[in-house]
Amino acid sequence: MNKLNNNSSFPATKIDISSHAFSMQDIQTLEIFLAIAVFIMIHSLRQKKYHGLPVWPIVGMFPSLIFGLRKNIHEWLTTTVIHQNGTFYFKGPWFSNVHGVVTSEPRNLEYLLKSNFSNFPKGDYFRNILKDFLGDGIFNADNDTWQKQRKTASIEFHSAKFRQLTVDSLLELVHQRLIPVLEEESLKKCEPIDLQDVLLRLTFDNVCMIAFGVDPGCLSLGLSEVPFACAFEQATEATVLRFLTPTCIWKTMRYLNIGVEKKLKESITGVNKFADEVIRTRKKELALEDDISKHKSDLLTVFMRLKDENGNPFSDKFLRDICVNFILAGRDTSSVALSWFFWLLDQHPHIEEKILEEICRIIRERDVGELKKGPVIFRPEEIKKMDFLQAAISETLRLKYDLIASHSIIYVKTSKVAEDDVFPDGTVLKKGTNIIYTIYAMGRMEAIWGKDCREYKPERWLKDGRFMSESAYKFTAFNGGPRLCLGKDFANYQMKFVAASIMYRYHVKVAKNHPVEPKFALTMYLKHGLKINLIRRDEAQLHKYLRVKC
Ligand code: HEM
Repeated sequence: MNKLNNNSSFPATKIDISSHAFSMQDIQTLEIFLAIAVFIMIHSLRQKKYHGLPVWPIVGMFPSLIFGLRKNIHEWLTTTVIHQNGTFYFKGPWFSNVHGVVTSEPRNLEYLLKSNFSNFPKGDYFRNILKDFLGDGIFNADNDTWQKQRKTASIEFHSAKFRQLTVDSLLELVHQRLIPVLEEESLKKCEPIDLQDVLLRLTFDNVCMIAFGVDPGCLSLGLSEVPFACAFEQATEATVLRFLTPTCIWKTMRYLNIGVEKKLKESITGVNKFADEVIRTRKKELALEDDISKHKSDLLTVFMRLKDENGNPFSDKFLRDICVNFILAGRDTSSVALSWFFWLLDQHPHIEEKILEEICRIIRERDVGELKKGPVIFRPEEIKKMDFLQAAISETLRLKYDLIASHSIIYVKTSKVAEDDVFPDGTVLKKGTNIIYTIYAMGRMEAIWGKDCREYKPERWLKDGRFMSESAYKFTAFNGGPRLCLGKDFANYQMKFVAASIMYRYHVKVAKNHPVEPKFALTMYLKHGLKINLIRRDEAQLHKYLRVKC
């Protein structure tokens, strides 16, 4: 040491102190780190053997979930569930409620959604998160409260009057608002527009017309902000954050009225203010009993004319909950699906070509004179005949759709076991277990869709050129059993009508280098929207398909 000190250009005392400190502290620290590393290694190796995902003390499988959330949660969940042959047990932190069986096995889904439906209610976790915003509306209700709304709404959704309302309101929105907005945007040749935003405005206005019987006017030239729509959007986004926040934390924030909970409260107040005003006005209109009010067939009017089990009219709060729930159900589902549809078409030009051929073949059945008369407006019976378009939209939903429903922290749909049970695949379910199923993963399972499951292939839905629907327990985008999406037929009609009306007039080109990734929201939005340029189809191009002489 002395020799070293003598030869060194550094002062001897300094070297002595630092090397002593190094050996004392660092060996201890190293020992601790080494012990932790060995523990982690042994622990993860042991856990992997049983569950596929490491289970840590206190936090359970949460680190793996955080890892998944940082990357692409949909793909992470898909890989995990496939690796586990369709079903696995997810264990969250001990202080949370995030535990449960994750499944993507169609037999289990059929059992849960249909065969033993009554044993799988939505449960408190999901209901508590959504209660402030959705109250006791259909999405958030179980048992009698759900059944009462479902029955009435179901009769209404299948009535001729209501169907006419949906057809008329959509026709008006597409031809008087959507096409003029797109036309204006197409003239600004270089600037791309966000098609997702435009479609969200369209479906928001449309579902408000159906639920409330009023048009908030979100989709209009200039695309200005509408306070009710903004409040609705903010309330939805703030509610979704509760899925990512431990219950005790968001409840404390709500109590103290701070942060995102304060924003949520303010936006819910905005939504309620609008709804209460509509309800007040409608009551006055109905009291007049004039011709206009007699012919109204929106959901609010229908429920206002009914009485509860005691013969009393429904309370304003109950009426508000019903409408808000329907708006949530129909606000972004179809528009987000349509946005992914146009993105997929951009990637698969031969599919766009086939759809255009089909649309023009159907129009060709009209009189030549009629075709030359004015703008083409598709009729319901023509939309019905568009099998290839229906197949391309269903294929989009299979590959690009996911939804947070019921109580869960991830893009999934869940229920809670009411009594001990066993899934058809042998998974034992203790009373109170959360059941989580992932719509996105189910669309990508080789076991369900075959080796080409990741390819966009509308043809898989066609038999002899006709569209064939799939079992609701394999294709779960619209749910199945007694809680099958009430708006399924309407949504399909809406998506086909909008897609055909746009495609007939424009080629939709996704802007160069536009980033595309999913967003963590109630429905699987495109995180950065869908920036597109519209290229007007010229007559020569259309005539190629229409084969008519000008
Ligand atoms: C692409 C479009 C759509 C998709 C993929 C879709 C999907 C779904 C799914 C998965 C559920 C089950 C949610 C749950 O139980 O937690 C559901 C329920 C529901 N949907 Fe849709 N939906 C769409 C469009 C619509 C539209 C446009 C409306 C209304 C105008 C609507 C109305 C409803 C209602 C009322 C429920 C609740 C049914 C109940 O709980 O009994 N949906 N939908």
